[in-house]
Amino acid sequence: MAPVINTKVSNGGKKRAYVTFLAGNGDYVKGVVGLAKGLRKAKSKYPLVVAVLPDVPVDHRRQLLEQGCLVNEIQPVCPPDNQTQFAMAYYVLNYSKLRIWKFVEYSKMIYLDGDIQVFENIDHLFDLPDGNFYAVKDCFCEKTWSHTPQYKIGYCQQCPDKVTWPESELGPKPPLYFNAGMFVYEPSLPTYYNLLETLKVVSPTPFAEQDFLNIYFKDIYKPIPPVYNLVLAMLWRHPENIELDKAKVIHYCAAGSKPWRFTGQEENMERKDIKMLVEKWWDIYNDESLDYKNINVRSKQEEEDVHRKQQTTMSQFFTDSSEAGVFHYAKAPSAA
Ligand SMILES: O=c1ccn([C@@H]2O[C@H](COP(=O)(O)OP(=O)(O)O)[C@@H](O)[C@H]2O)c(=O)[nH]1
Ligand SMILES: OC[C@H]1O[C@H](O[C@@H]2[C@@H](O)[C@H](O)[C@@H](O)[C@H](O)[C@@H]2O)[C@H](O)[C@@H](O)[C@H]1O
Ligand SMILES: [Mn+2]
Repeated sequence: MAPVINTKVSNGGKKRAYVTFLAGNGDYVKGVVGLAKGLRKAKSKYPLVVAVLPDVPVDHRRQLLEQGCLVNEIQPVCPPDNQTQFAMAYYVLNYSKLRIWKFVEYSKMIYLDGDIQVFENIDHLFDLPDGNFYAVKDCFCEKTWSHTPQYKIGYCQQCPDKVTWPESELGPKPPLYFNAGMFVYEPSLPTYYNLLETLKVVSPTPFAEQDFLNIYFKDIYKPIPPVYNLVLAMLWRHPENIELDKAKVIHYCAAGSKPWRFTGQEENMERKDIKMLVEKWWDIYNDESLDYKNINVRSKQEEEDVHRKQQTTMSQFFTDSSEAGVFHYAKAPSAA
């Protein structure tokens, strides 16, 4: 039986919120505005906090405030000096994501990259049992992974039986690895300070903070179904693992797939499903009825309908996940 759902917006006085990260004066602000509007369309009952680096211009911060976001300025986090070739040069920026562990006015947060869109309500994830780090498994098949032994032998955790991991040559199979574009976590000052201390002694690697977070949280990482973070490459790398019409969260992380920069020229960007997903993103971004200033107070009945649906979804989530062996959770002790 799934744990009792806590539908209060706060959890014993502490609050819950979505959080994203914005750096620079470029076009990622469009991604964050789109995310804010998507969460509103999905009738999420929690706010979106945006952790902004100091280089985010006032005009971009104004846009975010006008969309009802809570803007928190953070300082950059720099990894130790290194000669690492990051998979993308700008990934060095992403270490600053670690500052979100300092947002301890919140008991639980769901981190979402700015290139993510939420098409269906996922508020029920806030009720996942505390003490774990929840995220979706990544895929090792894109060229961005060509530096790794997995890629070289064609091994991917999405299809672990396709190529057997050669333990005798390469040692133990790599632990489950998550995509750090979306995760459910609990802000904590001790964890925050320990993350920063640990970062000083861990050599940077090509996927920057994503690699680091996978090392740091490997003992409490619990995989959740791909519907909560559909990494686009899965569509052509592991279509057998995907039911696109069931995806609640789409992560526009494949090369050339950022909707606000979409040209359709890059590899796989000519696909019909990609063009449909980019169009779906623009439909929300351009929908003025979703602008914060145009939102009427939602009817009480509508609010209750959304919460009731979350209860069912959460029960179904635990049923699906335990059936799929995705993770086992300690059942809440019975009151009797
Ligand atoms: O110039 C940038 C690059 C990245 N980001 C933020 O960092 C996240 C991670 O980068 P990205 O999503 O591009 O990485 P990917 O998931 O595509 O590998 C983005 O979603 C944004 O939230 C940003 O704000 N400005
Ligand atoms: O800084 C490292 C980034 O690494 C991740 O992106 C990658 C990863 O998903 C690869 O597996 C894909 O092949 C690649 O396309 C994609 O960009 C996160 O999405 C992002 O938030 C951030 O942590
Ligand atoms: Mn991303």
